Amino acid sequence: MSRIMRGVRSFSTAASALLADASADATRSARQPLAFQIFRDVPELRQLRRQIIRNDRTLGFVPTMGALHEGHLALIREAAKENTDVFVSIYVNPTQFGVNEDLSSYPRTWDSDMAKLEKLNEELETSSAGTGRITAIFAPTSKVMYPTLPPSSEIDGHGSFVTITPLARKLEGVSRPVFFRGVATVCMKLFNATSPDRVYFGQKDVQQTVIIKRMVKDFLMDTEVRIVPTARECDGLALSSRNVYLGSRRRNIGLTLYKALTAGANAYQAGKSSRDDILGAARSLAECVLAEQCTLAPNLRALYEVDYISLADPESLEELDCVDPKRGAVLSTAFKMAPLEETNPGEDCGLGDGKVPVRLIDNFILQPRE
Ligand SMILES: Nc1ncnc2c1ncn2[C@@H]1O[C@H](COP(=O)(O)OP(=O)(O)OP(=O)(O)O)[C@@H](O)[C@H]1O
Ligand SMILES: CC(C)(CO)[C@@H](O)C(=O)[O-]
Ligand code: BAL
Repeated sequence: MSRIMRGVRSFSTAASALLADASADATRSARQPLAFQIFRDVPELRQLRRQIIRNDRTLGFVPTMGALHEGHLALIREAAKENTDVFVSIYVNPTQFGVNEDLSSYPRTWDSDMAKLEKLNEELETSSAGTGRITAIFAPTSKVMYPTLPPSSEIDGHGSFVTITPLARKLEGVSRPVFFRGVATVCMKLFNATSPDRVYFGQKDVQQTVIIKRMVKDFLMDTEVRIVPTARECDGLALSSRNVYLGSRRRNIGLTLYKALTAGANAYQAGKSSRDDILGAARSLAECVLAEQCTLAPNLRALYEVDYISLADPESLEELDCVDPKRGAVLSTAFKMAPLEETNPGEDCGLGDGKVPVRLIDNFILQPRE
């Protein structure tokens, strides 16, 4: 069976063998032909990778946790512009979730993910802008990704881990202490499995981009890190796989995150550079909306906790008292949207009926002035 065929191939024949160990979180169904191959293990994927090198082709790699949306597709489009082949990984990595985090409720939407990727490949096929296409999906099992020990989500758990400190301890790392150890570890493994010429990450997860760039630099890894702008809804809300849990009430109030960042960025655009001015504008907007919500009845309001609003150096993520005009800054924030206290009949409460707390993050880059 040839695994290096680039054309459309039958999902129900060849791929079914590859998917023999499909896990519950990725229930595959025999369906339409796919224009890419699906790999569950590393050796076959490497075989395809070697073929790409032999043919003087280039590889762009897009790591994801599935539940694909336009933000993910934007990364893939960018990868297809710059490479002949694009590999996309879909793996909900357990080691980046702490013991009390949302690993079990993280959305898993294999069939619709495959449909979106097929459709995107059709678009890439006909597009004049891009040269490349998705040629492989890597959807490994945890046994493949963590062959020696079952993965640990404990902060002092055993395992072979990549740690990037102090970056990993800041911002998201305060609330999610094992998060970036898990991200760096799984990305190291994914990069080792795919040997990509270029890797693509979204600006939405800004700290992740800084940590991956640092990892690639410090471990002398032979790949280029590309960052793709944040894809947003029309009103500004950053697309995120977790948004499906919000429902309309929390989604509307969740937009405060974006509005707070906009207020801070406007202060910077107006010529302010100090922490007090920039963060003051962002914080007062977030506080004002929350105060308004608190006056409403429990069946009408959506409450949140602001985990942080940060003004930090773009590379070190050290907090700044004042933006250096030569370096600019990252203005970032995380909100924890609380579960709805009371719901109304017929209300759109999102997946999980409004009971799932949702962590939202977003950021703006304040560009250098000089
Ligand atoms: N709105 C977005 N715009 C651009 N890139 C995005 C966006 N959302 C996610 N990405 C990027 O897609 C890649 C995979 O992210 P992931 O699968 O975790 O999705 P996600 O939407 O970030 O999920 P969640 O926000 O629930 O963690 C990451 O590089 C991430 O930064
Ligand atoms: C990079 C990543 C796929 C690693 O699991 C994840 O952190 C994500 O989806 O942003
Ligand atoms: N998008 C980053 C993955 C996570 O929050 O777990």
